[in-house]
Amino acid sequence: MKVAKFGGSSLSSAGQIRKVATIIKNDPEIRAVVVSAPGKREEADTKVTDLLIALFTNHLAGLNVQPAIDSILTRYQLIVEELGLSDGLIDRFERTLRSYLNNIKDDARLLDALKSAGEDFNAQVVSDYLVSLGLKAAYLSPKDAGIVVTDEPSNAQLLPESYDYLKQLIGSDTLYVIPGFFGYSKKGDIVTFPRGGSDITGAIVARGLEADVYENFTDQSYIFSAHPGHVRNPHAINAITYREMRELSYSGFSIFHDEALEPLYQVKIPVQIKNTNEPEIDGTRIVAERSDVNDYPVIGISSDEGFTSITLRQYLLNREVGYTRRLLQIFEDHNISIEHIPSGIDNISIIIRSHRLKENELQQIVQEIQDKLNPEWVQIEEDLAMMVIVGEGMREVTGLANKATSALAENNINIRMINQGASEISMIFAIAMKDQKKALAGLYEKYFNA
Ligand SMILES: Nc1ncnc2c1ncn2[C@@H]1O[C@H](COP(=O)(O)OP(=O)(O)O)[C@@H](O)[C@H]1O
Ligand SMILES: N[C@@H](CC(=O)OP(=O)(O)O)C(=O)O
Repeated sequence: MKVAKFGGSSLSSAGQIRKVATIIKNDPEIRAVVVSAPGKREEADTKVTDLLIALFTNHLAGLNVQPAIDSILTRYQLIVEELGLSDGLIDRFERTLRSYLNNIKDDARLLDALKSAGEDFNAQVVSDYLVSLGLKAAYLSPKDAGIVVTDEPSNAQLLPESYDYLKQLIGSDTLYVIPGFFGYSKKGDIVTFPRGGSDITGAIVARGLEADVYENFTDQSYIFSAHPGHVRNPHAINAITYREMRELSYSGFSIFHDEALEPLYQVKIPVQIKNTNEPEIDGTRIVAERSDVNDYPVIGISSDEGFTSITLRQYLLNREVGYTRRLLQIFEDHNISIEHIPSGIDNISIIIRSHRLKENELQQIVQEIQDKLNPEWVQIEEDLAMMVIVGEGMREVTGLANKATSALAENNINIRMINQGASEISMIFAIAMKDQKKALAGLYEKYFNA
Protein backbone atom coordinates (compact mmCIF):
# COMPACT_ATOMS: atom_id res chain seq x y z
CA MET A 1 0.00 0.00 0.00
CA LYS A 2 1.29 3.44 -0.93
CA VAL A 3 0.66 7.01 0.20
CA ALA A 4 1.44 9.52 -2.55
CA LYS A 5 2.15 13.22 -2.06
CA PHE A 6 2.04 15.59 -5.01
CA GLY A 7 3.93 18.88 -4.69
CA GLY A 8 2.95 22.32 -5.95
CA SER A 9 4.84 21.84 -9.22
CA SER A 10 2.76 18.69 -9.89
CA LEU A 11 -0.54 20.54 -9.33
CA SER A 12 0.15 23.96 -10.78
CA SER A 13 -2.36 23.73 -13.67
CA ALA A 14 -5.18 21.59 -15.08
CA GLY A 15 -2.65 19.86 -17.37
CA GLN A 16 -0.50 18.86 -14.40
CA ILE A 17 -3.54 17.66 -12.42
CA ARG A 18 -4.47 15.41 -15.36
CA LYS A 19 -1.01 13.79 -15.17
CA VAL A 20 -1.51 13.29 -11.42
CA ALA A 21 -4.90 11.63 -12.01
CA THR A 22 -3.35 9.27 -14.58
CA ILE A 23 -0.65 8.24 -12.10
CA ILE A 24 -3.30 7.54 -9.44
CA LYS A 25 -5.59 5.65 -11.83
CA ASN A 26 -2.73 3.46 -13.06
CA ASP A 27 -1.62 2.45 -9.60
CA PRO A 28 -4.26 0.84 -7.36
CA GLU A 29 -1.60 0.53 -4.64
CA ILE A 30 -2.00 4.29 -4.00
CA ARG A 31 -4.64 4.40 -1.25
CA ALA A 32 -4.26 7.97 0.03
CA VAL A 33 -3.14 11.18 -1.65
CA VAL A 34 -1.70 14.32 -0.02
CA VAL A 35 -1.68 17.50 -2.07
CA SER A 36 0.10 20.87 -2.01
CA ALA A 37 -1.27 24.20 -3.19
CA PRO A 38 -0.78 25.04 -6.89
CA GLY A 39 2.88 25.99 -7.41
CA LYS A 40 4.63 27.95 -10.15
CA ARG A 41 3.59 27.25 -13.76
CA GLU A 42 6.79 28.87 -14.99
CA GLU A 43 9.80 30.56 -13.40
CA ALA A 44 8.23 34.04 -13.17
CA ASP A 45 4.93 32.73 -11.73
CA THR A 46 3.83 33.02 -8.07
CA LYS A 47 2.90 30.06 -5.83
CA VAL A 48 -0.67 30.20 -4.47
CA THR A 49 0.75 30.08 -0.93
CA ASP A 50 2.62 33.31 -1.66
CA LEU A 51 -0.56 34.88 -3.08
CA LEU A 52 -2.32 33.98 0.17
CA ILE A 53 0.47 35.55 2.21
CA ALA A 54 0.13 38.69 0.06
CA LEU A 55 -3.62 38.71 0.81
CA PHE A 56 -2.83 38.63 4.54
CA THR A 57 -0.27 41.45 4.22
CA ASN A 58 -2.72 43.67 2.31
CA HIS A 59 -5.46 42.98 4.87
CA LEU A 60 -3.10 43.84 7.73
CA ALA A 61 -2.09 47.09 6.03
CA GLY A 62 -5.77 48.05 5.65
CA LEU A 63 -5.57 47.95 1.83
CA ASN A 64 -8.29 46.81 -0.55
CA VAL A 65 -8.07 42.99 -0.52
CA GLN A 66 -10.19 42.38 -3.64
CA PRO A 67 -7.26 42.24 -6.13
CA ALA A 68 -5.45 39.67 -3.96
CA ILE A 69 -8.61 37.56 -3.56
CA ASP A 70 -9.20 37.73 -7.32
CA SER A 71 -5.66 36.60 -8.15
CA ILE A 72 -6.10 33.54 -5.90
CA LEU A 73 -9.55 32.61 -7.17
CA THR A 74 -8.43 33.06 -10.80
CA ARG A 75 -5.80 30.34 -10.35
CA TYR A 76 -8.50 27.86 -9.22
CA GLN A 77 -11.06 29.14 -11.75
CA LEU A 78 -8.70 28.32 -14.64
CA ILE A 79 -8.13 24.81 -13.27
CA VAL A 80 -11.80 24.13 -12.47
CA GLU A 81 -12.96 25.30 -15.92
CA GLU A 82 -10.36 23.30 -17.81
CA LEU A 83 -11.13 20.16 -15.81
CA GLY A 84 -14.87 20.62 -16.39
CA LEU A 85 -15.72 20.85 -12.67
CA SER A 86 -18.55 22.80 -11.06
CA ASP A 87 -18.19 26.58 -10.65
CA GLY A 88 -19.78 26.21 -7.21
CA LEU A 89 -16.32 25.34 -5.88
CA ILE A 90 -15.03 28.85 -6.58
CA ASP A 91 -17.96 30.47 -4.71
CA ARG A 92 -17.26 28.19 -1.78
CA PHE A 93 -13.56 29.16 -1.81
CA GLU A 94 -14.41 32.87 -1.84
CA ARG A 95 -16.80 32.45 1.11
CA THR A 96 -14.08 30.59 3.05
CA LEU A 97 -11.46 33.33 2.49
CA ARG A 98 -13.94 36.07 3.46
CA SER A 99 -15.04 34.24 6.56
CA TYR A 100 -11.40 33.89 7.72
CA LEU A 101 -10.76 37.61 7.04
CA ASN A 102 -13.94 38.68 8.87
CA ASN A 103 -13.85 36.34 11.83
CA ILE A 104 -10.24 35.62 12.84
CA LYS A 105 -8.97 38.54 14.89
CA ASP A 106 -5.55 37.17 15.93
CA ASP A 107 -3.00 38.00 13.18
CA ALA A 108 -0.85 34.87 13.48
CA ARG A 109 -3.92 32.62 13.41
CA LEU A 110 -5.40 34.48 10.45
CA LEU A 111 -2.15 34.06 8.51
CA ASP A 112 -2.16 30.31 9.20
CA ALA A 113 -5.82 29.91 8.20
CA LEU A 114 -5.26 31.82 4.94
CA LYS A 115 -2.06 29.86 4.14
CA SER A 116 -3.86 26.56 4.72
CA ALA A 117 -6.50 27.48 2.12
CA GLY A 118 -4.06 26.84 -0.78
CA GLU A 119 -3.81 23.14 0.04
CA ASP A 120 -7.38 22.88 1.35
CA PHE A 121 -8.93 24.20 -1.90
CA ASN A 122 -6.62 22.11 -4.08
CA ALA A 123 -7.57 18.89 -2.26
CA GLN A 124 -11.24 19.64 -2.99
CA VAL A 125 -10.45 20.25 -6.68
CA VAL A 126 -8.36 17.08 -7.03
CA SER A 127 -10.92 14.97 -5.20
CA ASP A 128 -13.82 16.26 -7.36
CA TYR A 129 -11.76 15.60 -10.49
CA LEU A 130 -10.95 12.01 -9.46
CA VAL A 131 -14.65 11.42 -8.72
CA SER A 132 -15.52 12.84 -12.17
CA LEU A 133 -13.20 10.19 -13.65
CA GLY A 134 -15.14 7.47 -11.87
CA LEU A 135 -12.83 6.81 -8.92
CA LYS A 136 -14.19 6.31 -5.41
CA ALA A 137 -12.36 9.33 -3.98
CA ALA A 138 -13.21 11.79 -1.20
CA TYR A 139 -11.72 14.98 0.25
CA LEU A 140 -10.66 14.47 3.86
CA SER A 141 -9.88 17.47 6.05
CA PRO A 142 -6.87 17.14 8.41
CA LYS A 143 -9.42 17.69 11.20
CA ASP A 144 -11.42 14.60 10.20
CA ALA A 145 -8.23 12.65 9.49
CA GLY A 146 -7.09 13.44 13.06
CA ILE A 147 -3.91 15.42 12.34
CA VAL A 148 -3.54 17.09 15.74
CA VAL A 149 -0.62 19.48 16.22
CA THR A 150 0.99 21.83 18.72
CA ASP A 151 -0.33 25.36 18.90
CA GLU A 152 2.63 27.37 17.54
CA PRO A 153 1.51 29.29 14.43
CA SER A 154 3.53 28.52 11.25
CA ASN A 155 5.62 26.00 13.17
CA ALA A 156 3.28 23.12 14.04
CA GLN A 157 4.64 19.86 15.43
CA LEU A 158 2.64 16.67 15.31
CA LEU A 159 1.09 15.27 18.49
CA PRO A 160 1.64 11.48 18.56
CA GLU A 161 -2.02 10.61 19.25
CA SER A 162 -2.66 11.57 15.59
CA TYR A 163 -1.35 8.16 14.53
CA ASP A 164 -4.13 6.45 16.50
CA TYR A 165 -6.77 8.52 14.69
CA LEU A 166 -5.18 7.97 11.26
CA LYS A 167 -5.03 4.23 11.88
CA GLN A 168 -8.83 4.13 11.72
CA LEU A 169 -8.63 4.87 7.99
CA ILE A 170 -6.68 1.67 7.26
CA GLY A 171 -8.61 -0.71 5.03
CA SER A 172 -11.11 1.85 3.72
CA ASP A 173 -11.99 1.41 0.04
CA THR A 174 -12.23 5.19 -0.41
CA LEU A 175 -9.21 6.97 -1.87
CA TYR A 176 -8.74 9.92 0.48
CA VAL A 177 -7.40 13.23 -0.80
CA ILE A 178 -5.92 15.11 2.15
CA PRO A 179 -4.59 18.67 2.03
CA GLY A 180 -0.96 18.95 3.15
CA PHE A 181 0.79 21.69 5.15
CA PHE A 182 -1.50 22.03 8.19
CA GLY A 183 -3.18 20.36 11.10
CA TYR A 184 -5.51 21.39 13.92
CA SER A 185 -4.57 22.31 17.47
CA LYS A 186 -6.42 20.64 20.34
CA LYS A 187 -8.49 23.84 20.63
CA GLY A 188 -9.55 23.40 16.99
CA ASP A 189 -7.47 26.16 15.37
CA ILE A 190 -5.69 25.71 12.03
CA VAL A 191 -1.90 25.60 12.49
CA THR A 192 0.51 25.28 9.55
CA PHE A 193 3.82 23.47 9.36
CA PRO A 194 6.90 25.43 8.22
CA ARG A 195 7.08 26.31 4.49
CA GLY A 196 7.36 23.25 2.27
CA GLY A 197 5.47 21.33 4.96
CA SER A 198 3.17 19.26 2.73
CA ASP A 199 6.05 16.76 2.65
CA ILE A 200 5.57 16.49 6.43
CA THR A 201 1.83 15.77 6.10
CA GLY A 202 2.60 13.09 3.51
CA ALA A 203 5.04 11.42 5.90
CA ILE A 204 2.54 11.58 8.78
CA VAL A 205 -0.21 10.00 6.67
CA ALA A 206 2.20 7.31 5.37
CA ARG A 207 3.12 6.39 8.95
CA GLY A 208 -0.48 6.58 10.23
CA LEU A 209 -1.75 4.36 7.44
CA GLU A 210 1.23 1.99 7.82
CA ALA A 211 2.15 2.39 4.15
CA ASP A 212 4.82 0.17 2.56
CA VAL A 213 6.19 3.20 0.76
CA TYR A 214 5.72 6.97 0.71
CA GLU A 215 5.86 8.21 -2.88
CA ASN A 216 6.75 11.89 -3.13
CA PHE A 217 6.02 13.31 -6.58
CA THR A 218 7.85 16.46 -7.65
CA ASP A 219 9.39 18.03 -10.78
CA GLN A 220 12.71 16.12 -10.70
CA SER A 221 13.26 12.44 -11.49
CA TYR A 222 15.96 12.04 -8.83
CA ILE A 223 17.58 13.64 -5.88
CA PHE A 224 20.93 14.69 -7.37
CA SER A 225 24.26 14.78 -5.55
CA ALA A 226 24.18 18.59 -5.79
CA HIS A 227 21.37 21.08 -6.42
CA PRO A 228 20.68 20.81 -10.19
CA GLY A 229 20.19 24.58 -10.40
CA HIS A 230 23.73 25.17 -9.09
CA VAL A 231 25.83 22.33 -10.62
CA ARG A 232 25.54 21.23 -14.26
CA ASN A 233 24.45 17.58 -14.78
CA PRO A 234 24.93 16.35 -11.22
CA HIS A 235 25.01 12.61 -10.56
CA ALA A 236 21.56 11.04 -9.90
CA ILE A 237 21.27 9.26 -6.54
CA ASN A 238 19.60 5.82 -6.47
CA ALA A 239 19.51 5.38 -2.70
CA ILE A 240 20.26 7.74 0.19
CA THR A 241 19.87 7.12 3.92
CA TYR A 242 17.48 9.00 6.21
CA ARG A 243 20.47 10.44 8.08
CA GLU A 244 22.19 11.64 4.91
CA MET A 245 19.00 13.15 3.57
CA ARG A 246 18.23 14.95 6.81
CA GLU A 247 21.66 16.65 6.79
CA LEU A 248 21.35 17.60 3.12
CA SER A 249 17.75 18.77 3.15
CA TYR A 250 18.42 20.89 6.23
CA SER A 251 21.19 22.67 4.36
CA GLY A 252 19.88 23.29 0.85
CA PHE A 253 18.38 20.16 -0.76
CA SER A 254 14.91 21.69 -0.77
CA ILE A 255 13.43 18.79 -2.75
CA PHE A 256 12.30 17.06 0.46
CA HIS A 257 11.58 18.74 3.82
CA ASP A 258 14.11 17.81 6.51
CA GLU A 259 11.36 17.48 9.15
CA ALA A 260 9.46 14.99 6.96
CA LEU A 261 11.92 12.21 7.81
CA GLU A 262 11.06 12.18 11.51
CA PRO A 263 7.74 10.25 11.20
CA LEU A 264 9.36 7.67 8.92
CA TYR A 265 12.83 6.65 10.08
CA GLN A 266 11.81 4.77 13.24
CA VAL A 267 9.30 2.62 11.38
CA LYS A 268 11.57 2.45 8.31
CA ILE A 269 8.98 3.43 5.72
CA PRO A 270 11.01 4.21 2.57
CA VAL A 271 10.44 7.41 0.58
CA GLN A 272 10.47 7.17 -3.21
CA ILE A 273 11.11 10.52 -4.91
CA LYS A 274 9.41 10.51 -8.33
CA ASN A 275 8.69 12.92 -11.15
CA THR A 276 5.06 13.60 -12.12
CA ASN A 277 6.29 14.41 -15.65
CA GLU A 278 8.29 11.14 -15.98
CA PRO A 279 6.51 8.69 -13.66
CA GLU A 280 8.02 5.65 -15.42
CA ILE A 281 11.43 6.49 -13.88
CA ASP A 282 11.96 4.79 -10.51
CA GLY A 283 13.66 7.83 -8.96
CA THR A 284 15.55 8.04 -5.67
CA ARG A 285 14.81 5.94 -2.59
CA ILE A 286 15.36 7.27 0.94
CA VAL A 287 16.05 4.26 3.17
CA ALA A 288 17.64 3.20 6.46
CA GLU A 289 20.78 1.73 4.83
CA ARG A 290 22.28 1.77 1.36
CA SER A 291 24.53 -0.87 -0.21
CA ASP A 292 26.77 1.39 -2.33
CA VAL A 293 28.69 3.12 0.50
CA ASN A 294 32.02 1.80 -0.86
CA ASP A 295 31.35 3.30 -4.28
CA TYR A 296 29.93 6.53 -2.89
CA PRO A 297 31.38 7.29 0.56
CA VAL A 298 30.12 10.85 -0.07
CA ILE A 299 26.55 11.02 -1.38
CA GLY A 300 25.92 14.74 -1.74
CA ILE A 301 27.18 18.27 -1.32
CA SER A 302 24.88 21.12 -0.41
CA SER A 303 25.38 24.78 0.26
CA ASP A 304 23.34 27.17 2.29
CA GLU A 305 23.82 30.88 2.81
CA GLY A 306 22.90 33.66 5.22
CA PHE A 307 24.87 32.83 8.38
CA THR A 308 26.52 35.07 10.99
CA SER A 309 29.32 34.02 13.33
CA ILE A 310 30.10 35.64 16.68
CA THR A 311 33.56 34.68 17.95
CA LEU A 312 34.87 35.39 21.46
CA ARG A 313 38.49 35.21 22.54
CA GLN A 314 39.33 34.74 26.20
CA TYR A 315 42.74 33.56 27.41
CA LEU A 316 42.33 30.38 29.56
CA LEU A 317 38.70 30.05 28.47
CA ASN A 318 39.12 26.28 28.74
CA ARG A 319 39.47 26.64 32.54
CA GLU A 320 36.45 28.88 33.12
CA VAL A 321 33.61 26.65 34.31
CA GLY A 322 30.18 27.77 33.05
CA TYR A 323 31.49 30.23 30.44
CA THR A 324 29.83 28.43 27.50
CA ARG A 325 26.58 28.04 29.40
CA ARG A 326 26.42 31.78 30.14
CA LEU A 327 27.15 32.54 26.49
CA LEU A 328 24.43 30.18 25.26
CA GLN A 329 22.00 31.67 27.80
CA ILE A 330 22.28 35.04 26.04
CA PHE A 331 21.11 33.46 22.77
CA GLU A 332 18.36 31.55 24.54
CA ASP A 333 17.13 34.79 26.13
CA HIS A 334 16.82 36.20 22.60
CA ASN A 335 15.01 33.04 21.46
CA ILE A 336 17.67 32.42 18.80
CA SER A 337 18.57 28.84 17.92
CA ILE A 338 22.21 28.00 17.24
CA GLU A 339 23.54 26.12 14.21
CA HIS A 340 27.19 25.39 15.15
CA ILE A 341 29.53 25.98 18.09
CA PRO A 342 33.13 25.42 16.94
CA SER A 343 35.63 26.06 19.74
CA GLY A 344 39.34 26.11 20.63
CA ILE A 345 41.11 26.37 23.98
CA ASP A 346 40.91 30.17 24.04
CA ASN A 347 38.05 30.92 21.70
CA ILE A 348 34.52 29.92 20.87
CA SER A 349 32.25 30.80 17.95
CA ILE A 350 28.49 30.79 17.78
CA ILE A 351 27.06 30.42 14.29
CA ILE A 352 23.43 31.37 13.69
CA ARG A 353 21.16 31.96 10.73
CA SER A 354 21.20 35.72 10.09
CA HIS A 355 17.44 35.91 9.43
CA ARG A 356 16.78 34.96 13.04
CA LEU A 357 18.16 38.36 14.15
CA LYS A 358 15.77 41.30 14.42
CA GLU A 359 16.92 44.82 13.58
CA ASN A 360 19.78 45.94 15.88
CA GLU A 361 19.61 42.66 17.81
CA LEU A 362 23.19 41.69 16.91
CA GLN A 363 24.52 44.88 18.53
CA GLN A 364 22.41 44.18 21.64
CA ILE A 365 23.76 40.63 21.85
CA VAL A 366 27.37 41.82 21.52
CA GLN A 367 26.74 44.37 24.26
CA GLU A 368 25.31 41.68 26.55
CA ILE A 369 28.29 39.42 25.81
CA GLN A 370 30.63 42.24 26.77
CA ASP A 371 28.68 43.07 29.96
CA LYS A 372 28.19 39.50 31.16
CA LEU A 373 31.35 37.69 29.95
CA ASN A 374 33.92 40.43 29.43
CA PRO A 375 35.93 38.62 26.72
CA GLU A 376 39.24 40.02 25.34
CA TRP A 377 37.55 40.57 22.01
CA VAL A 378 34.44 39.74 20.08
CA GLN A 379 34.53 39.37 16.30
CA ILE A 380 31.47 39.34 14.03
CA GLU A 381 31.44 37.83 10.55
CA GLU A 382 28.32 38.21 8.45
CA ASP A 383 27.33 36.88 5.01
CA LEU A 384 28.74 33.41 5.51
CA ALA A 385 27.80 30.30 3.53
CA MET A 386 28.06 26.70 4.76
CA MET A 387 29.32 24.01 2.42
CA VAL A 388 28.05 20.66 3.70
CA ILE A 389 29.59 17.37 2.52
CA VAL A 390 27.59 14.30 3.53
CA GLY A 391 28.11 10.54 3.30
CA GLU A 392 27.81 7.40 5.42
CA GLY A 393 31.29 6.39 4.18
CA MET A 394 32.93 9.41 5.76
CA ARG A 395 33.98 7.53 8.91
CA GLU A 396 35.73 4.72 7.05
CA VAL A 397 37.56 6.45 4.22
CA THR A 398 40.71 8.47 4.91
CA GLY A 399 41.60 11.62 2.97
CA LEU A 400 38.05 12.84 2.45
CA ALA A 401 38.59 16.07 4.42
CA ASN A 402 41.78 16.66 2.51
CA LYS A 403 39.84 16.63 -0.77
CA ALA A 404 37.64 19.46 0.47
CA THR A 405 40.44 21.65 1.80
CA SER A 406 42.47 21.21 -1.40
CA ALA A 407 39.42 21.97 -3.61
CA LEU A 408 38.84 25.18 -1.67
CA ALA A 409 42.56 26.13 -1.65
CA GLU A 410 42.88 25.54 -5.42
CA ASN A 411 40.02 28.00 -5.90
CA ASN A 412 41.61 30.57 -3.52
CA ILE A 413 38.74 30.27 -1.08
CA ASN A 414 39.42 31.12 2.52
CA ILE A 415 37.93 28.65 5.04
CA ARG A 416 36.44 30.52 8.03
CA MET A 417 35.44 27.46 10.06
CA ILE A 418 35.53 23.66 9.81
CA ASN A 419 33.11 21.48 11.75
CA GLN A 420 32.81 17.73 11.58
CA GLY A 421 29.27 16.82 12.61
CA ALA A 422 29.14 14.63 15.73
CA SER A 423 27.23 12.11 13.61
CA GLU A 424 30.49 11.65 11.63
CA ILE A 425 28.56 11.61 8.38
CA SER A 426 29.01 15.29 7.58
CA MET A 427 31.71 17.91 7.27
CA ILE A 428 30.87 21.60 7.23
CA PHE A 429 33.03 24.42 5.89
CA ALA A 430 32.12 28.07 6.45
CA ILE A 431 33.19 30.40 3.66
CA ALA A 432 32.27 33.90 2.45
CA MET A 433 28.91 33.93 0.67
CA LYS A 434 30.47 35.51 -2.43
CA ASP A 435 32.62 32.36 -2.93
CA GLN A 436 29.71 29.91 -2.68
CA LYS A 437 29.22 29.11 -6.39
CA LYS A 438 32.94 28.62 -7.03
CA ALA A 439 33.27 26.48 -3.90
CA LEU A 440 30.37 24.18 -4.83
CA ALA A 441 31.74 23.67 -8.37
CA GLY A 442 35.25 22.94 -7.01
CA LEU A 443 34.03 20.55 -4.32
CA TYR A 444 31.72 18.73 -6.74
CA GLU A 445 34.59 18.19 -9.21
CA LYS A 446 36.87 16.78 -6.47
CA TYR A 447 34.33 14.34 -5.00
CA PHE A 448 32.41 13.21 -8.07
CA ASN A 449 34.53 13.81 -11.19
CA ALA A 450 38.18 13.50 -10.07
N1 LIG B 1 19.79 17.79 -4.73
C1 LIG B 1 18.67 18.08 -5.39
N2 LIG B 1 18.15 17.25 -6.32
C2 LIG B 1 17.00 17.56 -6.98
N3 LIG B 1 16.32 18.72 -6.80
C3 LIG B 1 16.80 19.60 -5.90
C4 LIG B 1 17.98 19.32 -5.15
N4 LIG B 1 18.20 20.36 -4.30
C5 LIG B 1 17.23 21.24 -4.51
N5 LIG B 1 16.36 20.81 -5.47
C6 LIG B 1 15.20 21.57 -5.95
O1 LIG B 1 14.00 21.02 -5.41
C7 LIG B 1 12.95 21.31 -6.34
C8 LIG B 1 11.73 20.44 -6.04
O2 LIG B 1 11.26 20.69 -4.74
P1 LIG B 1 9.94 21.55 -4.45
O3 LIG B 1 10.07 22.89 -5.11
O4 LIG B 1 9.63 21.56 -3.00
O5 LIG B 1 8.90 20.69 -5.29
P2 LIG B 1 7.35 20.50 -5.17
O6 LIG B 1 6.72 21.74 -5.73
O7 LIG B 1 7.10 19.29 -6.01
O8 LIG B 1 7.03 20.27 -3.71
C9 LIG B 1 13.62 21.05 -7.67
O9 LIG B 1 12.95 21.68 -8.74
C10 LIG B 1 15.02 21.59 -7.46
O10 LIG B 1 15.14 22.92 -7.89
N1 LIG C 1 2.35 25.23 -0.29
C1 LIG C 1 3.23 25.26 0.86
C2 LIG C 1 3.58 23.86 1.35
C3 LIG C 1 4.34 22.95 0.41
O1 LIG C 1 4.84 21.92 0.82
O2 LIG C 1 4.43 23.28 -0.89
P1 LIG C 1 5.34 22.49 -2.02
O3 LIG C 1 4.94 21.03 -1.99
O4 LIG C 1 4.97 23.16 -3.33
O5 LIG C 1 6.81 22.68 -1.67
C4 LIG C 1 4.46 26.11 0.56
O6 LIG C 1 4.55 26.68 -0.52
O7 LIG C 1 5.30 26.24 1.42
